[in-house]
Amino acid sequence: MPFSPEPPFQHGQVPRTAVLLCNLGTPDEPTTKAVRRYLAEFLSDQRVVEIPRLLWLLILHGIILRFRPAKSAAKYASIWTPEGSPLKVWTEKQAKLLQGWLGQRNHHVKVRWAMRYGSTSIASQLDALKADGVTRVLVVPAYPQYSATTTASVFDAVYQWAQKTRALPELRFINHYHDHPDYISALAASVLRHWKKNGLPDKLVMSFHGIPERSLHLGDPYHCECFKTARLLTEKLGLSKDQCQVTFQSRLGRAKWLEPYTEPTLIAMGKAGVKRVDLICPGFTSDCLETLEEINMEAREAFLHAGGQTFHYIPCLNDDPEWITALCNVTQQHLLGWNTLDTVDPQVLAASRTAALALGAKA
Ligand SMILES: C=CC1=C(C)c2cc3[nH]c(cc4nc(cc5[nH]c(cc1n2)c(C)c5CCC(=O)O)C(CCC(=O)O)=C4C)c(C)c3C=C
Ligand SMILES: [Fe+2]
Ligand SMILES: [Fe+2]
Repeated sequence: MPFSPEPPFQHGQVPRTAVLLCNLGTPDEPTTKAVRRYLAEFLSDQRVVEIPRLLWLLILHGIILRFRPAKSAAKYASIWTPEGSPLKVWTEKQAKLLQGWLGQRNHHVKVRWAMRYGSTSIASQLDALKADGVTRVLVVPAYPQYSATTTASVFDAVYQWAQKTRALPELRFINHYHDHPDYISALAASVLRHWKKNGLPDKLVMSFHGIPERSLHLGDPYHCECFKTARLLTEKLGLSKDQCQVTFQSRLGRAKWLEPYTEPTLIAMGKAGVKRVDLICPGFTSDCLETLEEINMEAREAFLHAGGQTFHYIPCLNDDPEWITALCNVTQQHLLGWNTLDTVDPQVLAASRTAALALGAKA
């Protein structure tokens, strides 16, 4: 498909509609200090850790933020790229591609990306969009499966910004797209590409980020959505039940999280004589610490050490064209009813901004 990074806005017009692609966030640098700052913000979010506040603050500041930042920083250093953290690099690239794809379909929208924790924050991007004359914002979480720990937390950040803002844009939110046919097709295409090159494995493991099991009992739909994604993907690939397995990774703390856990499952497979495992992380749309280090380094090592012979990690969707098409279709569905041809002349925008400032408005 012919591709231009910027949409064909006519006569330098500025679009009134924006799409904000929101991901989790990542440290600015792979250093102890930067990781501590990031973890302090992330793990203070009550959507993420739901244990009584005072007790948690004692554990967080007394134990976790003392020891974890140095350990995590070393892991981040092992996956860092010259352009920065992979999560940020991929999210930025996806936003750029989505802008071009939507532009090809004649949607004059501005696509920006933001991070829930760390930089670039959701509030700062919303401020920047408003300053650019945007009056409608579609919030697109980078998470296909809804969880209160991630998706709802992104929405919280938007609401917190909105509470402090006088002239609000129209706002829309995408909850999830775990069963969207184009997302499933993009996953299937990436698996098939891998199998075409490398042949078939004994098992396909689909590893999702875990959450505390308690969240499931309290009504978080995440667990069900992960299983639905996995079922649709295996159906699309034509796999039988014994050819695949769902697992949950990245457990933190002592509480019970969603099971089965990824690494113990891989060890059991290695011990049981499973020779080759291919592992995909369908819930992560960008490669990041949890896929590149925890899976492709640690989990690989554990499987091979337990007697497994071959471990293939299938990369995240990242900038796969099938995935950008899926993102474009999901986004387009939610833009319906908004006039995405609506633009404003930059000179008119600048004049009205000057007039508002002269009347005492905040910049
Ligand atoms: C403590 C609780 C955590 C919950 C609940 C949780 C849910 C959750 N996370 C993701 C996606 C990502 N998590 C990432 C890193 C990460 N996650 C936690 C903790 C919880 N996550 C921590 C402490 C960390 C930081 C790394 C570390 O110190 O181990 C990442 C990668 C970030 C990066 O910079 O690369 C992603 C992505 C989902 C989807 C999810 C619930 C569904
Ligand atoms: Fe996480
Ligand atoms: Fe991890």
